[in-house]
Amino acid sequence: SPKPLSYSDYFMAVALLSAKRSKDPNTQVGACIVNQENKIVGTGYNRMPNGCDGELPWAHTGPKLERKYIYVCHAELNAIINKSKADMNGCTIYVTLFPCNECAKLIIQAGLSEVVYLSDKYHDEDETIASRRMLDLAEIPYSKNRLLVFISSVESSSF
Ligand SMILES: O=c1ccn([C@H]2C[C@H](O)[C@@H](COP(=O)(O)O)O2)c(=O)[nH]1
Ligand SMILES: [Zn+2]
Repeated sequence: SPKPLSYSDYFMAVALLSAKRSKDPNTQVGACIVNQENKIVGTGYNRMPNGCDGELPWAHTGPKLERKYIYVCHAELNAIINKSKADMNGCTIYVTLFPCNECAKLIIQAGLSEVVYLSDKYHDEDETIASRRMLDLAEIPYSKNRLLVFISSVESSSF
C-alpha cells in the first residue's frame, strides 16, 4: 500500500516545484507558506521585479550594477507578498535554501512562526550567520527537512 507523504515533505516538494519557475541560472529558490490548518497560503521563487523580467542581469560576477543581487526579489519575499490570506501569524515557511538576513527580517516582521529549509549551502556566510542570530532572538525555530527520504522512496517504487 502507498506510504503517504508527510506534510513536511509535501510542502517542501511544493517549494521545490516553485523553485523550478526561477530563471536564476545558478541558484533556484522556492518557498511555500503554510497555515496552522496545513493549507498553503503563498508560494514564491526568486525572480526579477514585475515589469523588469528580461531586462536585468542574472550574472553573479562582474560589476555590481550588472550582477543580479541588487535587483532580484528573493523567494521568501515573493511568497509573503503573494500570500492569499492577510494573517501570517502561526504560519510555517518551507524554503529550499536557508533564508538570508533580509528574508529573516521579512519572516520575523510578517509574523511567521517557523522555518523549514532544505539546503544550507551558505551556512558560513555572514548573511546566514546574521539570519540565524535574528531568528534565534525572535524565537523562530528552524529545522532541516529531510526530503531525501521521500526522493529515495520514489526512486525505488515501481512506477
Ligand atoms: O534567502 C534567499 C537567499 C537567496 N535567494 C536567491 C537570490 C539569488 O537569485 C540566489 C542566490 O544566488 P547565488 O548565485 O547562489 O549567489 O538565491 C533567495 O531567493 N532567498
Ligand atoms: Zn533572502
